[in-house]
Amino acid sequence: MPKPRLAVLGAGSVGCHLGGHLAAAGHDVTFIGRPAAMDVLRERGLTLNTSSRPPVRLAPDRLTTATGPDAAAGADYVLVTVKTADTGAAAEGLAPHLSPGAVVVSFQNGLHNAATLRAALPGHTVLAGMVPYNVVQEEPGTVHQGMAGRLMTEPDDTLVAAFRAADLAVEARTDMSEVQHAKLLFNLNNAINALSGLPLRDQLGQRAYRRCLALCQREALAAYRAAALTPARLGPTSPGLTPYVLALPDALFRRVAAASLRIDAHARSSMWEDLQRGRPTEIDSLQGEIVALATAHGLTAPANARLVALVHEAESGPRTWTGPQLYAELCAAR
Ligand SMILES: NC(=O)C1=CN([C@@H]2O[C@H](COP(=O)(O)OP(=O)(O)OC[C@H]3O[C@@H](n4cnc5c(N)ncnc54)[C@H](OP(=O)(O)O)[C@@H]3O)[C@@H](O)[C@H]2O)C=CC1
Ligand SMILES: CC(C)(CO)C(=O)C(=O)O
Repeated sequence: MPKPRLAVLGAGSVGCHLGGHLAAAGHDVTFIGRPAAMDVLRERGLTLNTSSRPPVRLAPDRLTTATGPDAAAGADYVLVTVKTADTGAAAEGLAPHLSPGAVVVSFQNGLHNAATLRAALPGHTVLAGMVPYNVVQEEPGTVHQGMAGRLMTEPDDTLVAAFRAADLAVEARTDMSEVQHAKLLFNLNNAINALSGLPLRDQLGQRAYRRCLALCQREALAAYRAAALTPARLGPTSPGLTPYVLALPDALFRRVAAASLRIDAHARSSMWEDLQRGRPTEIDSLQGEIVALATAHGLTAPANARLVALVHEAESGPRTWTGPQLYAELCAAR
């Protein structure tokens, strides 16, 4: 089977990680990103770090970079890795340039990105995908994968074969809506992590922050029940039990949930990275989604709603919260 040609639209942390591994395995990958980010790749190349494997280094002459969506013309697969608020604009930009038969795959958090792409790209197959692990830009031109995990995508044999050839673990799923609802439960921690100012491992190691997450997940699970939505089970614990595990005292949590603390010491959520760079966050498509779903079903989600407000405040001037401070703030909102 000939190797597919790929383009990554939104070459930031996730886009450089996925595209970089595919390019390192010999695929023809075009990285489409902002001019300043593409200058960095052209000057420094791309280094892909993980704590478990030796770094992969791609010299500038092994990278094809571009700054406009027209560069996706000719790609068999376009991996969309922009932040949720940018999906509509990215899709509009892509529409006139996609080759007939090109498949578009969303590797974004949130529930509606694939639907947004489908609406703007009629006649094209759009697949929902999911990245379960954390990737941050350690320094310009270097992205770091902070935990292990398997990518998930709606079934497509060619895409799955390309990822596997690039040593990226991947699973084809026919229940991506359930997978995305389960991932959203994990992503409710993005805001808590961002407001903590701590690496994920330190933050999740503290019971008060985990109790904040448990509050958010309980509200989300109630909204899912009301909407007859069943999140997939993605880890060792079922989604319904996770809030109980999160609320355990630290020593017990470390024993029961050792796997969830197997995170690189420096890994942080993508929302932390947004706040650091002074960019708008994805809070409205994470906690905001739970608030909207709860409201639509006559419920409330006060802890999630308070976090939406706190993150919007932090977008204009970051402040960090200790676990006990944040837990008290969320409890007071109920
Ligand atoms: N990072 C992580 O650990 C994980 C992230 N995710 C999800 O993956 C998605 C991507 O996240 P992440 O990689 O962290 O985000 P990044 O912000 O690092 O990367 C997105 C990049 O796309 C650029 N961009 C936006 N619109 C366009 C456009 N039209 N053309 C070209 N470039 C564009 C952005 O530029 P600018 O900033 O200037 O707008 C940014 O550089 C998000 O939905 C996130 O929630 C999922 C799992 C893990
Ligand atoms: C993998 C995880 C949950 C890490 O926080 C993430 O999706 C993110 O940072 O956006």
